[in-house]
Amino acid sequence: MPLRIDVITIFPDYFAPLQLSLMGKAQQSGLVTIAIHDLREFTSDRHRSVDDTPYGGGAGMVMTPEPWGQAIDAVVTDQSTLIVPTPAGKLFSQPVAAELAHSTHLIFACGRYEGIDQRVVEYYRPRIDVRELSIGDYVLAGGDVATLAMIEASVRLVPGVLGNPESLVEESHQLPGVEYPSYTKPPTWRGLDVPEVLLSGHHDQIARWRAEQSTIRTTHNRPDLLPGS
Ligand SMILES: Nc1nc2cc(Br)ccc2s1
Repeated sequence: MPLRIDVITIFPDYFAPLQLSLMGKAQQSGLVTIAIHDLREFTSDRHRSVDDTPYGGGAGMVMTPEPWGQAIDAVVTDQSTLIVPTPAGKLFSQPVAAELAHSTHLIFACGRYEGIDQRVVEYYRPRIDVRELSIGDYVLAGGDVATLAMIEASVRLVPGVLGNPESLVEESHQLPGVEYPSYTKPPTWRGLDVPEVLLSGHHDQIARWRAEQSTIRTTHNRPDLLPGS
């Protein structure tokens, strides 16, 4: 059963990259089907409006609930998971990507402006799995880029999508922390040599060096990922 993904957005063109490379191949292989829907197709006024001023005042505009209700109703089933990208959401992560990769149907609601009227989440929450997710502690101009990132991170974990599942095995055995640095040919480049141990053929020494490099890098770049932190 392929993973079905429906994306609802006011900027369908943002999702053209999903036709390329690994994501494009995943769709051609039939492992994943991705459909992009223009929210404005679900409006009913002459101006095809999707936003209005916020109750309670404040800057910016809020996306009105009805077009979202119409758009989500057009694709939802009892197997759907509705994902709402928002800076206020739980943090998306590799474990969440793995969960989404094993879903049946994902609906991404890409908000803009100050976000979507909260009643959309409130309406669907009793009916289907609803997840408000953020991709990091920074604010984008909309949920579209966050959705692209979450789709790519999840779809690559769908069994059969990655040509070489070995790389997933390595990832899953990744020590807590960040990955070691990688090198390839030439052995010397602009006077810089590849670390000798990597050319030695001593696999135990190479594994030890890589573990050390991972720890050094994690300590420097991501001490929050160190064990016991
Ligand atoms: N980090 C994130 N920023 C945003 C902004 C908007 Br507007 C909608 C969704 C997201 S997710």
